[in-house]
Amino acid sequence: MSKRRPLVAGNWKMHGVKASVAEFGRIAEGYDAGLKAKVDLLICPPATLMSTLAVVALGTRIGIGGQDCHAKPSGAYTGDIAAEMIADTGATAVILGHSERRADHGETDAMARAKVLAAWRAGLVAILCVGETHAERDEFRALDVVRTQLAGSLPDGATAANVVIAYEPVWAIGTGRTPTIDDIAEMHGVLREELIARFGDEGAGMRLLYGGSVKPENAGEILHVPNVDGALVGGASLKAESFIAIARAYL
Ligand SMILES: O=C[C@H](O)COP(=O)(O)O
Repeated sequence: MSKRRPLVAGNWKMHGVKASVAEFGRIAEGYDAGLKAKVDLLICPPATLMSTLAVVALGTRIGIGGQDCHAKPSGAYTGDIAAEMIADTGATAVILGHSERRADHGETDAMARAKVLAAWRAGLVAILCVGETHAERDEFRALDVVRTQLAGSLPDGATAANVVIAYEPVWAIGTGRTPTIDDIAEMHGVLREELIARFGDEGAGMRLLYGGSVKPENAGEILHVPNVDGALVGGASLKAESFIAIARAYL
């Protein structure tokens, strides 16, 4: 039995307005005692909803997280949000290095690394994303690309408590396509080896999430792959019914 407690995290991306608080309420309703005994839940709403949901989430045992942060604690950075501000809302985690940030905002491994340090400075758990493009997989470079991303974006000082790694193949995000179970097992096995080589027992205890078109229909299979300790869910986290159905794969 793994001592790693599973985590199912929902990334709402740029979806959600005040009315979405009701959907969060339905997620909380679905998080029954049986699920609470087996799996952690986290919702990462848009920044505009973080404070509200952090209050609504009190007593539900559902964590709230951000989707990105700036590396600096404050300053003249219009439109950006500091890790300290995320922590100030009551959130406890932040997604960093997501492929949409890397592709749309030119984020490099070095930038993701600086943001992970910022998250730790603010006392947040960093959910660090890595993953290859389709071209990189076709060229049989997926393992190397992901190893390089991990090495470049995960700082020394990572522990089982302050970091979660999310493997998200870019080509599987929002496409309905997923890698084979063997490919997921291989990648998560490689990530685990890298983490143990670098961090020893802490690396053995770090949670490794799979992300990319996770749905109720495939969760049962994916979430039971060795070294898959949960999921980072995009589209299917927007509806309580599908998000809870994914988490129920652990029952
Ligand atoms: O952060 C979440 C991922 O990008 C997965 O998104 P998706 O479940 O819509 O494919």
